[in-house]
Order: sequence, then C-alpha cells, then structure tokens
Amino acid sequence: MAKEASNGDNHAASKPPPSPSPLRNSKFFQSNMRILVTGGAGFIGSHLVDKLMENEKNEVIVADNYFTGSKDNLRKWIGHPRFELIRHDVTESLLVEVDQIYHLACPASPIFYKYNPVKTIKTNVIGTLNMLGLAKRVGARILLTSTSEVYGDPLVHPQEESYWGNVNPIGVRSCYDEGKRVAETLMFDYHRQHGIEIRIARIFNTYGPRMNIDDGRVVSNFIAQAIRGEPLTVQAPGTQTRSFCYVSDMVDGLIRLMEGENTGPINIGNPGEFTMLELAETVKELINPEVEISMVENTPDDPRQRKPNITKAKELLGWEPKIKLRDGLPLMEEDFRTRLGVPLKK
Ligand SMILES: NC(=O)c1ccc[n+]([C@@H]2O[C@H](COP(=O)([O-])OP(=O)(O)OC[C@H]3O[C@@H](n4cnc5c(N)ncnc54)[C@H](O)[C@@H]3O)[C@@H](O)[C@H]2O)c1
Ligand SMILES: O=C(O)[C@H]1O[C@H](OP(=O)(O)OP(=O)(O)OC[C@H]2O[C@@H](n3ccc(=O)[nH]c3=O)[C@H](O)[C@@H]2O)[C@H](O)[C@@H](O)[C@@H]1O
Repeated sequence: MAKEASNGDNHAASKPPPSPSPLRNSKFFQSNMRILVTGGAGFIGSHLVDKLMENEKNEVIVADNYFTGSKDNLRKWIGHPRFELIRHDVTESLLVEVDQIYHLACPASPIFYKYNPVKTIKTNVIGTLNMLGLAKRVGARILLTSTSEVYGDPLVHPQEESYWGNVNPIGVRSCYDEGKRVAETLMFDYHRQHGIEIRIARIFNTYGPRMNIDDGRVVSNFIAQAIRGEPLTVQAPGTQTRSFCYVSDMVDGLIRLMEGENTGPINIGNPGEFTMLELAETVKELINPEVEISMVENTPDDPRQRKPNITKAKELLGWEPKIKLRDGLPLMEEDFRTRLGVPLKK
C-alpha cells in the first residue's frame, strides 16, 4: 500500500490501515470498486454520483435521509445495476461492504442547518463517527467534505489550511462550523489511532444546477429572484466577500483528493473573490438587467471575507478550477428556468 503523505503536517498514522475485503486480492474474481456516497441525493453529492457512475468499474451506493436532498437528483440512476439508493440517516449505524466512502451527509445551507441545530451537530459528530466506524470495519478510505466555515470569520486572508480559524463556539452557525471542526478532529483521531485512510476537503461556496431553489444560499437566491423578476436581496452590508466554485470543478477536486496520497485538509474552491453587491450586479447583467437590487438585514456571525489559498490543491492534486463565475452562472439558468416554469423569452 502506498505510504500516506500528510502535507508535511506530521499526521502520519501510527498503525497500518486494516485490510480491505479479501476479494480485492482474489485471483479469479475481479470486483468493482464499491463506493458509498452519504448525502448523495443532495446538490454536490448527486453531481459526484454522476461522475463516479461514468466509470464502469464503480458500483455506487447512496445513503441519504432526504432532509435537503431528493431522489429526483438521482432519477437517471435508479434501477441501474451498478447503483443503489438507501433511505438512511447517518446518525444511525450502517452495515455495507465498501472500498471508499465519500461522506457528504449534512445540510449545507445556513437556513437548513440552523433549522434544527441539534440535529446538525448529531449529523456531523455521530454521523461522522458512524462512517469512521464503518471505514474501520471494512478498511475503506473515507473522505469528509468539510468547509471553509472552519475558518469562521477569518482574521487571515486568503485562508490557508494552516490557519486555525476564528469561530464563535456558541453562535447560531456553531452547529455547523464547530460540528465540522469536530468531524475533522474525529477523522484525524481515527487516522492516528486506527490507521484509517482519511481525506479532508475544505470546500468553499459551490454553486451549479440542482441547488434547491428555496434553500436560501446567495447564488440560488439571486438566480431564482432574477428569473422571477424579483429584487435581488443583498444582505447588509453587501461588501462581505465569497469565492464561488462551479460544481463540476468541485467534483473533479474531490475525486482527485480521494484518489491521491494526501490526507488534507486541502482547500477546494475558486479563488475569484466577489462582494455580494458585485455578485448581484453580475447576476443582474447576465440574467435579467431589469431587476432591482435591494439591501436587506443580515443574519448573525456572517463571515466578512472568504477566499481560499489553493496552493496545496495545485501542488498536491494538480487541481485548479476551470470555470469562471461569469461562465458558470449562465449554466444554472436553464435548470432553474425549467424548475421554476419560467422559459426564456425569445
Ligand atoms: N455547497 C457548498 O457551498 C458547500 C460548502 C462547504 C461544504 N459543503 C459540504 O458539502 C456537503 C454537501 O453539500 P451540498 O451543498 O450538496 O448540500 P445539500 O444540502 O444539497 O446536500 C446534503 C445531503 O445530505 C443529506 N443529509 C443531511 N443530513 C443527513 C443525515 N443525517 N443522514 C443522511 N443524509 C443526510 C441531505 O438530504 C442532502 O441530500 C455537505 O457536507 C456540506 O457541508 C458544501
Ligand atoms: O463556503 C462555505 O464553506 C460555506 O458556504 C455557504 O455558506 P455561506 O457563505 O454563509 O452561504 P450563503 O448563504 O450563500 O451566503 C453567502 C453570503 O451571501 C449573503 N446573502 C445570502 C442570501 C441572500 O439572499 N443575499 C445575500 O446577500 C450572505 O449574507 C452571505 O454574506 C454554504 O451554504 C455552507 O454550507 C458552506 O459551508
């Protein structure tokens, strides 16, 4: 087994990982790579499943409780012989035999993760513990989709992986931010204590087709508002920044991380940085020049700036995003128009 590089952070495992199934080394039976995707019915998860299913050597199992995801996102795979969909909540244990686990299950939009914060923490902590237990039992490699929110309201800009963050432990976003921080800790403790092969991606705002229309995230809000001809709601002060990554770039980065030899954490995001006012102006220009931009109240603890340093992703994964914001936004328009039932006027 290849030696696990650890980004020079001295996280080397104390024990070798457990052996995967004996079928892996079998002479006569060449099994497919069995991949579990938790949260695979969600936005990023369903695009990841599409990409994994392109490889005929992959069998994909999705476990999802449909809190924010939907079977509809996976409808083209339902019934496919290499695909299985399980209604399952990751806060309960799961017995499946797999080689890799992409652990995405967790509500991502602030509206949804704040809706039931205790459940969000359980999903991040108990859910990640359960998936690590599964990885340990079957010798699977596990990738966690962590978040740029582990940097909180960052005092270092752009954010690099060595920055420990500035997170409010008792705020309304803490269920998510601190939940993901504990999930990262659990990943490294299982790695050091049990030799599990881990991968941690720190994802920065990702957008694209299939985002929930009403999930409250800024890109989906602005696109839906522009299509409906409603004012674009910029939350005050509007000078706060985000860096937006198109979903196909994100999926490419996640697969490279899983297949590579580095544990991470590795930032995966697009370093292009925009204020929310700039984003609103861009959506207005590209989708509907008639709409107004209105300033509305913000929510507590909203981070003021976000921009990934992606040096590690470039050097260790050979990855960098290809799709610029101005090119990615129009790629969402058709999907949103179809779901909103508002065709483009010719
Ligand atoms: N989209 C982003 O900008 C972004 C940024 C940083 C990190 N992430 C992370 O990426 C992952 C996917 O995000 P997304 O944008 O696709 O969100 P999403 O809400 O569309 O998908 C999350 C999926 O997890 C499922 N889920 C939630 N709780 C579950 C539970 N207890 N058991 C089983 N399934 C459960 C949901 O039903 C949904 O299908 C999340 O872990 C999120 O924290 C996303
Ligand atoms: O990058 C990340 O790590 C995080 O990105 C997003 O979190 P956030 O940036 O807070 O997402 P949005 O709700 O899209 O907000 C972005 C900015 O847009 C603003 N906003 C939001 C909605 C809106 O209608 N108008 C508006 O101006 C918010 O105030 C905020 O400053 C995701 O939803 C998190 O799951 C993810 O972990």
